[in-house]
Amino acid sequence: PAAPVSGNPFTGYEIYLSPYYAAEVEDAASKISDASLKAKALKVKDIPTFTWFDVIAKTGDLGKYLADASAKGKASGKKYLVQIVVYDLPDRDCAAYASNGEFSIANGGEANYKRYIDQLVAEVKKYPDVRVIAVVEPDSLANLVTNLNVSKCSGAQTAYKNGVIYALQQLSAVGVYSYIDAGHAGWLGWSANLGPAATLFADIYKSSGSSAFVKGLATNVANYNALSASSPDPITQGNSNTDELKYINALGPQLRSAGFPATFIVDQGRSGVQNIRDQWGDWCNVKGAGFGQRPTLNTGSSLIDAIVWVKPGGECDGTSDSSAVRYDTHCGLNDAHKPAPEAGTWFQDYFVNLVRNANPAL
Ligand SMILES: O=[N+]([O-])c1ccc(O[C@@H]2O[C@H](CO)[C@@H](O[C@@H]3O[C@H](CO)[C@@H](O[C@@H]4O[C@H](CO)[C@@H](O)[C@H](O)[C@H]4O)[C@H](O)[C@H]3O)[C@H](O)[C@H]2O)cc1
Ligand SMILES: [Mg+2]
Repeated sequence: PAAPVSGNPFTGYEIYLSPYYAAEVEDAASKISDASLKAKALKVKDIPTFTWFDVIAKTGDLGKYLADASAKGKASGKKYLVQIVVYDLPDRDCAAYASNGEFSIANGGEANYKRYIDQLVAEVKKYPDVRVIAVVEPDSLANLVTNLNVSKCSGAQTAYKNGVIYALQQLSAVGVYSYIDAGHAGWLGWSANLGPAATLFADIYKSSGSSAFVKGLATNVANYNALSASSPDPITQGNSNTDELKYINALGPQLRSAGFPATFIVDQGRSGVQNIRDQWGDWCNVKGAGFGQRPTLNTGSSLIDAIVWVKPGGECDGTSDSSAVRYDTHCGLNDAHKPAPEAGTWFQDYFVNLVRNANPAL
């Protein structure tokens, strides 16, 4: 593939709109009777989000999106990029229950994961004219920083590290630009966690070959933090990194001095409203959230390549049905919107509220 760009991989590219999410939004809007709310909802169709490849069965869809983006590029003379989330590690979401995945380490999960990566890579190879940007394995390495006391996480440590390294190597070999997931300010931003996080991310970067296609880290994926808060949310008490910009400004230099010249992308898809959580560890379907800052390259920071929407607003974080196999108590908390369907499935009432509470307004 072409040599990696040294600068911002988003520059000069049109971001492909996921037909999967557009269809979800179209269907959601059709169920909204209030005319002005419906009109606002339909605007979300035109906002680029990341497409989550959360099961191996979806890897074929990547080829469809790339073919479509390639055709649009040829027809328009524009260069297109497709935004994906790689999200299928064995024993996935090891410290929680809501997003447990299809592969288990005990049942050949590490080999299955390699097959999953190989299938994504095979699709990318077919369309060298389309740029691909990947967020790699939300929550995985962050769990290795703070949750090795959870037996499922300590048991998954080797599989997570080897899996992420394999993913980075294979994706870089076909020219995919990767941003490794780095949790958020309320997870790894605490002073006790920051150093160990920087060490782990730098180690993984170097172990995977320090490819220039591995651009850096993605923060606040599927979370609600402000990029830059006008005043600290009370839940941040005790953590000087009260927003994502502070977290990034603290983490970036530590990574650079550890040999990882990382830049960042920041999820703002559900960050429009602050002061909505009882505590910072509350992550599931938080009530009162709104669509946040629109995706842009005008980030205000030389460390931040792009503000992005990674978690597609409206797709659920986890079921509130306490009898469900994947029920996580965080989805039953006072600040969690209930009743909620299974993780990844459409949560209509939540989507309508994201539209209502959008800041900036839709
Ligand atoms: O006062 N002090 O000095 C002090 C010092 C340290 C303290 O400890 C810190 O407390 C933090 C919470 O405040 C913890 O952060 C939470 O960790 C959870 C995982 O364990 C994350 O959950 C994930 O969230 C993802 C979406 O983001 C979901 O996709 C995923 O399914 C889900 O599992 C929460 O976001 C994240 O906010 C830290 O671990 C913990 O170390 C606390 C106080
Ligand atoms: Mg999740």
